[in-house]
Amino acid sequence: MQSIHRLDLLRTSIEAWRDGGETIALVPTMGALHEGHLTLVREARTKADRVVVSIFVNPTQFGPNEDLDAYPRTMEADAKLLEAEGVDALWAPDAGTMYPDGFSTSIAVDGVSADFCGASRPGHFAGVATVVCKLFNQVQPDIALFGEKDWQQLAVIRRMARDLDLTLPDADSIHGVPTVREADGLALSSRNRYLDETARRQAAALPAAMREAIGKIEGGTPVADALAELEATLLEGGFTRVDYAALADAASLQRIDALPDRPARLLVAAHIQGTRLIDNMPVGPRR
Ligand SMILES: Nc1ncnc2c1ncn2[C@@H]1O[C@H](COP(=O)(O)OP(=O)(O)OP(=O)(O)O)[C@@H](O)[C@H]1O
Ligand SMILES: CC(C)(CO)[C@@H](O)C(=O)[O-]
Ligand code: BAL
Repeated sequence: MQSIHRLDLLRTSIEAWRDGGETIALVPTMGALHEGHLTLVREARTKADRVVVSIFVNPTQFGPNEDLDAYPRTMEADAKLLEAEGVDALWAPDAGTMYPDGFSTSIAVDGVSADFCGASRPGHFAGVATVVCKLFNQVQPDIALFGEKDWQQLAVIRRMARDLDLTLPDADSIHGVPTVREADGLALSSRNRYLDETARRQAAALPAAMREAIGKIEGGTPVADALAELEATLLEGGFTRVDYAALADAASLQRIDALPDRPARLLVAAHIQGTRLIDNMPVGPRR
């Protein structure tokens, strides 16, 4: 595996692969890799000849009081994991490469960005869209893979790619991978490592309460009641704040208060022991 830190060297590798007629998959990450990331990598290997994984802790997607400084940085261990997975290139640019002096551009994706994490983390999705657009331009992949754990992020990136002609409109080139979970149901996340043993055990209440709420909604309980019970369960179970717990149209991310015929999603962000966890699950049609 090549570890690449300079854009000109990345371009040289990309051009050589292209000249050889090979296809390229990109897996963007912020490092601190776990089985969720490695699942994306394994799927990427089945979809393209070459796999590039980027690791960049992107400052512009963190708010002023968020965990940019504390975010785990484990580059050496990450590189070993990626090497073992047969990744072709680790693209690890520094902040100066991504944001050269005078950097003045930002991509705002309206609509899908507005609610949920967009509301509780102002500026977050502009930071994500801008850095992902740059990564796409740098790597020029045939396919890019993202986790469904960050459901709204996936919707924002799909919208941006379609709006800015970054991919062909009908191709599955922004590929979503189902959330990988621990045995107790908690979605794998780099931020889980902030939790002590007690908070980690309590955190499993999040997916459990979500499954319970989905059962109620699918069984006919009014959505508002099921969501209020979900929030109360979390606050009784060790969570200190719920940023949102909502039912939304799975594609447009518009809030809905009753089950539609189209696919819907239950989305939650909640804080435990100072750590903000997010999760989402599909909600089926009313029984
Ligand atoms: N449990 C998971 N299952 C599937 N994909 C995941 C999972 N966790 C992260 N990913 C995906 O990996 C990619 C990189 O995510 P990132 O590096 O931010 O890791 P993370 O674990 O989501 O970290 P964070 O704690 O910042 O949420 C994203 O596309 C993300 O959706
Ligand atoms: C897509 C991403 C790598 C952009 O920094 C990040 O938001 C993430 O890891 O999900
Ligand atoms: N996986 C999403 C990155 C973030 O929370 O900033």
